[in-house]
Amino acid sequence: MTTDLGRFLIRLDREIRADGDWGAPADYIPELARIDPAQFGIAVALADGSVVTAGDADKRFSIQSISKVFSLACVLGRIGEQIWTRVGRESSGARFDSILLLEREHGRPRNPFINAGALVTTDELLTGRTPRDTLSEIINFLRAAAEDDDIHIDKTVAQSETETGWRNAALVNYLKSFGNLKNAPEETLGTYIHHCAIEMTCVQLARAGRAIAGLPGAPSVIAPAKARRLNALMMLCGHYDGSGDFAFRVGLPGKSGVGGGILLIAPRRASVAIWSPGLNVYGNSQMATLAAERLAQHMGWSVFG
Ligand SMILES: NC(=O)CC[C@H](N)C(=O)O
Repeated sequence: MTTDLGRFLIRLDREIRADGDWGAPADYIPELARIDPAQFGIAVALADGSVVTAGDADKRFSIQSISKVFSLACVLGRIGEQIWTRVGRESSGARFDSILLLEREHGRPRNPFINAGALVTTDELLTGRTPRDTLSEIINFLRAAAEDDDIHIDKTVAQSETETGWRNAALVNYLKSFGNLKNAPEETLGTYIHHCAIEMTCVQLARAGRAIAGLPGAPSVIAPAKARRLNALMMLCGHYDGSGDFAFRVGLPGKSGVGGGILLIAPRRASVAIWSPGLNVYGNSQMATLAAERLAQHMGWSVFG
């Protein structure tokens, strides 16, 4: 199976590069806007412990919103179900940084993967500790999950978003005005921006997702019942207003980031990380989505049987 998959990934890498319809990198974070969109990497961590790769699988990229899965995992580990008093768990059908939605819902974000929702989970994690300790908790979770200590924050990306992240500044202040923020807006925002700026390779990210996929031998960083919840949320909310399209085309839970990464989970079978920095209209990676669709189809992986 590994050999067939290895051959398939090499073919996929070639097809994606030949296709060339890369999309455009995120333009609202200057450091990300500079990245060449014509890049592609994929890593598949399998139940037998092996990791099969192709393309730029060892190149570091900004995981951005994929970090929201791991910050939520930390919050679920810390306070469990209580988080749902502050944030919902429904698909948003709106842009990831929508202010309108937050106003309509009186400051309770629709789900933990849109920006407003992730600001709330970050705020919860920050409560009673410093931003530095909060970031250490998230990074240590990732390092333990990937069994790799070489995972860090890209300070240049964090700085770049700090200088231009006006919408998130608006959202965090808006949350405060509704009484759904425990800490100072700038502290919560700064912590959020820094965990979004964690950089990882596809290999590291695929390995970090093994516990969420419930793969045998994965480090036990999250209880299986909580991992199931993360999968449900990734399926319904992981790609913002493109979540329905992603579920329809791929049939697996996934989480995207504006750095162009996607973490894709085939429960009990594989944890997959795909990266290509050009985005589609929803702010999800254009070519990583296509690759996810082709991989799921080739392997017959779907949560729908
Ligand atoms: N969709 C994303 O990856 C967004 C994350 C980015 N840090 C932001 O807050 O805008």
